[in-house]
Amino acid sequence: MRGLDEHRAATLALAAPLPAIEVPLLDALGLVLAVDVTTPSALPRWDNSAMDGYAVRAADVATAGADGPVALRVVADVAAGSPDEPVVAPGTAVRIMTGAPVPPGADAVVPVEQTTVPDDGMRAATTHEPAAHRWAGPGTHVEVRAAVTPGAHVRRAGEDAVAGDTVLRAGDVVGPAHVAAAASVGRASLVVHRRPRIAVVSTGDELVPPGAELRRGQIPDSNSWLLAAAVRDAGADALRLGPVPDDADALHRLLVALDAGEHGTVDGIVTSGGVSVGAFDVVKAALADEPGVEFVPVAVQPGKPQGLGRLPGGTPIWTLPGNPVSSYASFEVFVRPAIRRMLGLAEVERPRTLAVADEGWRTPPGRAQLMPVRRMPTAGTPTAGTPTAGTPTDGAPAGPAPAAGDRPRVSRATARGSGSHLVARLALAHGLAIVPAHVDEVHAGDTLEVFWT
Ligand SMILES: Nc1nc2c(c(=O)[nH]1)N[C@H]1C(S)=C(S)[C@@H](COP(=O)(O)OP(=O)(O)OC[C@H]3O[C@@H](n4cnc5c(N)ncnc54)[C@H](O)[C@@H]3O)O[C@H]1N2
Ligand code: MOO
Repeated sequence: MRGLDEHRAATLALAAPLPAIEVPLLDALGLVLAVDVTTPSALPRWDNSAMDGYAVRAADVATAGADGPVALRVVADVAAGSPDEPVVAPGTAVRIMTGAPVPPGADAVVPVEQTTVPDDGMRAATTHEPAAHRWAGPGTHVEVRAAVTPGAHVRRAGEDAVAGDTVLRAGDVVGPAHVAAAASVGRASLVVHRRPRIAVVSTGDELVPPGAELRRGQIPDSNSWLLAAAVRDAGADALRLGPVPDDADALHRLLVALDAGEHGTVDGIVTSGGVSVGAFDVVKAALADEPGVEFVPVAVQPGKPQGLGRLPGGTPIWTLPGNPVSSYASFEVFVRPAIRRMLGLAEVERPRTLAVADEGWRTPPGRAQLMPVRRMPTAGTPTAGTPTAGTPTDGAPAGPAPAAGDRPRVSRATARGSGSHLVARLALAHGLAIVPAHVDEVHAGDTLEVFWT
């Protein structure tokens, strides 16, 4: 049997970052930047006001105080968006709004709350509470009731970035803040790795769509939904097909058509079912003569029977076992990282941490175990610093080690553990614990490596 890590490496080797394309800003959300974004100009572009108030010469109001206002003649207005450049000469002020360019001559802004207009000055002098929001318009006088230092309430040009600065880096995932940064440097589009489109094909004569009436022997197809959801959750688009009956020729025709682009762009195919040793194992039969596809047992539970490779047109294919928990766990460890690589991500693994087992269980000898686990609500107890139920199963970096006392406690998500048919309760799991192949039993209090889903 092939080891878990060896098979993970083989599946990852099928994937490479997809080509870069230019897309409108919002379409880039969740995708990975393929090139850096630089700003062609300074941000802010010019000195501008951080407050609604008056642009002044700080020296003019150096003596201003609550009880000793300095009167300035208001000569103009500058609202945000105004191209005007009225000069602030000594003894004058310009009414200015937040974001408007600071006019020539001014070197500070006095917020409106620190001013009065002459006819309410008396009230302010008595109460020390200037009447906020009373404005002195052009042609009238404003009384400044606080001194300001040069630069006060002025947002300097280039404070955020100077021309040529890199504001977004290749490899970053585009989120709302990236969209904002791109827009603010004048970009209406971004160059990102194309989003993968993954076909999901479930197989089995027993399968009917969810909600359809069931006769004895039939069950709802849950895997095509599970896998399509997992594909989307990984960041790709899903083309959900199936359930396809146990007809190897028909399935082969469908896979060939997908590989040939007859269903649109398909960057990978995931199938479920029909890969074990059964008399009707349709996926194995359909791909038996494909030289680029191999079927291998992997030393992992659930998820032992696996197939992978490339179809003649180059499309990667992962054939996952049909038991739902096996499909789920196999997707997590074998397919998701490959999709994440296609997206252009450098870090393709789920976050992992150490956790403390709240209970013990036996594990299959000679096979790694992927145990659906649930985080317990209680605080943890101190533990040692390395997994006591084995070591990490591959080179993926563990998350930052939390203080031992903070380590989460986990129990099996269902009392029946990692049984590969236990789909109804799978949603109780918060993650998968990876118990290494050499461990035959987990004891309560052991530390385990868990990746959180
Ligand atoms: N003699 C042996 N039998 C089995 C072995 C073995 O080594 N020797 N391995 C077992 C293991 S482990 C697994 S995992 C399964 C994998 O079998 P297949 O991939 O061929 O899957 P199927 O036989 O098609 O289905 C298995 C199980 O899952 C249900 N299923 C399938 N597809 C769906 C779906 N889309 N939605 C919901 N449920 C689905 C199916 O009805 C079966 O119950 O083989 C073991 N047997
Ligand atoms: O490998 Mo199977 O997936 O144990 O149920």
